[in-house]
Amino acid sequence: MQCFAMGLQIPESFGGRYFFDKSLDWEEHAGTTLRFLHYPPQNGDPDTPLAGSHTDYGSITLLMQKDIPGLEVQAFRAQKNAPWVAAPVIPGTILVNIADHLQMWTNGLLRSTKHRVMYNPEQQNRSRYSIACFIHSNDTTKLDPIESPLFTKEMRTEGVEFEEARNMTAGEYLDWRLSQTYDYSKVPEE
Ligand SMILES: O=C(O)CCC(=O)C(=O)O
Ligand SMILES: [Fe+2]
Repeated sequence: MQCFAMGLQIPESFGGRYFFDKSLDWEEHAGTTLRFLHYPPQNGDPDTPLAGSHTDYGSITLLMQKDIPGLEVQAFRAQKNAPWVAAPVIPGTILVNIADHLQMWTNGLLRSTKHRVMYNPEQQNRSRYSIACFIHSNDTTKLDPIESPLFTKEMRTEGVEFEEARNMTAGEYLDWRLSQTYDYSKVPEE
């Protein structure tokens, strides 16, 4: 996150390269999650994604993939029908995805990468394994645009996607996205 803070030229008076550190205090609660994923061998429809198109809910995601490719990212997603681009497995590397907090903090200058996992017919007898570490800021962190000479704080169309979240904290935003993704009201009470 220090690299992002430097790239965004956050003024020294706001913390400069250490800007994000204060909202990554390990003693405070955050939605940071480590997820171990196993996609069993498939012989299904190659056009049906193994994980549907989505953006991640935190600030960045660190993704480790093993052997079997399948991740695709949407390039130039401001365009309609933007193409999907395969993100190959590069041994020994960690893939960094920009997620929703960074899009909101930068008022749309950085885009939360839309991605999905597709079935690879050539690998149909093998499992895909990946590990995703979703980095979230502390629950109390505000998500409105941060101080940077690279963008203004006025609402821009690119940032509008998450307009409803403008005044939310990271913790409220996670609850909101989870409640949209999973309809808890359908879970029968014990
Ligand atoms: O398995 C992968 O490569 C990606 C998984 C993913 O995007 C997610 O769990 O949010
Ligand atoms: Fe994801």
